[in-house]
Amino acid sequence: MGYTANNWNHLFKLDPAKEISDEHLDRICESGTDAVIVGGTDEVTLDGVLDLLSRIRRHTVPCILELSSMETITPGFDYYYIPMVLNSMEKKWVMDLQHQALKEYKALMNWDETAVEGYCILNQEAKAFTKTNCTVPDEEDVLAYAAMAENFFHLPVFYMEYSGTYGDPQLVEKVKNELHHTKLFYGGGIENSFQAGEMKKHADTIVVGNIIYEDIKKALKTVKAANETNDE
Ligand SMILES: CC(C)=CCC/C(C)=C/CC/C(C)=C/CC/C(C)=C/CC/C(C)=C/CC/C(C)=C/CC/C(C)=C/COP(=O)(O)OP(=O)(O)O
Ligand SMILES: O=P(O)(O)OC[C@@H](O)CO
Ligand SMILES: [Mg+2]
Repeated sequence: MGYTANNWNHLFKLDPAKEISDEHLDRICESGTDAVIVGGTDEVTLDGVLDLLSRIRRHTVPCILELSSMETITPGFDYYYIPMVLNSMEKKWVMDLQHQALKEYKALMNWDETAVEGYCILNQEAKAFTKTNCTVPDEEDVLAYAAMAENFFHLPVFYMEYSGTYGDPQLVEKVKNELHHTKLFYGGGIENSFQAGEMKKHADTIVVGNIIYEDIKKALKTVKAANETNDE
């Protein structure tokens, strides 16, 4: 596994389709977060991605591009995250787009800076759930997807994605107990220190997105909470 940055507690995810002021961006980059992800589901353009990249590059924080389309593949990031949506009903979102992209970019890729994420999308209201034609997984399904991510595909990351809503900490704990090598990412609806700590108790890494655009002060507090909470 070439994925070197695997001891991260906290990540911020910035959406290139949303506006953020320089002041807020600076505070995110200097917050003590382990890295900043650039990624989103809808209306993500190359211009939007490059704008964020150049602004984040004024800081030393590592910068990751999470790919959601062929159009936004671009050099210059420290790491690349490539989603596979395990609970999609269409093979396109599990491996066909990735296969297509590899035909074009394989020769340019550095696997040491690339991590494939096995996504399980649990919020049926999330844009990514609809876009990738997911089914709602029950507990048994989620645990089986986690086992599949680790033992079939040997993925570096299993991502419990509740984008836009706060998830179920007990399920996160159960999934964590299923994983021994694959890192568990939790993302969705984290809005305060308590929630950051509650999810970080079980997940290896928490990802904080939307609250950045709603309440920057609350967003910034999640960093300390994530770093003060030890895995159980
Ligand atoms: C020199 C050079 C060009 C270097 C780069 C080489 C490189 C790294 C090449 C990449 C090769 C490769 C295999 C690329 C894959 C490309 C691809 C199209 C993959 C498909 C990914 C996929 C399945 C996307 C589906 C949607 C999804 C899961 C998105 C993840 C992000 C997400 C869920 C964001 C949350 O959404 P948000 O918009 O915030 O939601 P809300 O608005 O509701 O909050
Ligand atoms: O935007 P929120 O709901 O914080 O979710 C974070 C991240 O998991 C989105 O991909
Ligand atoms: Mg979002």
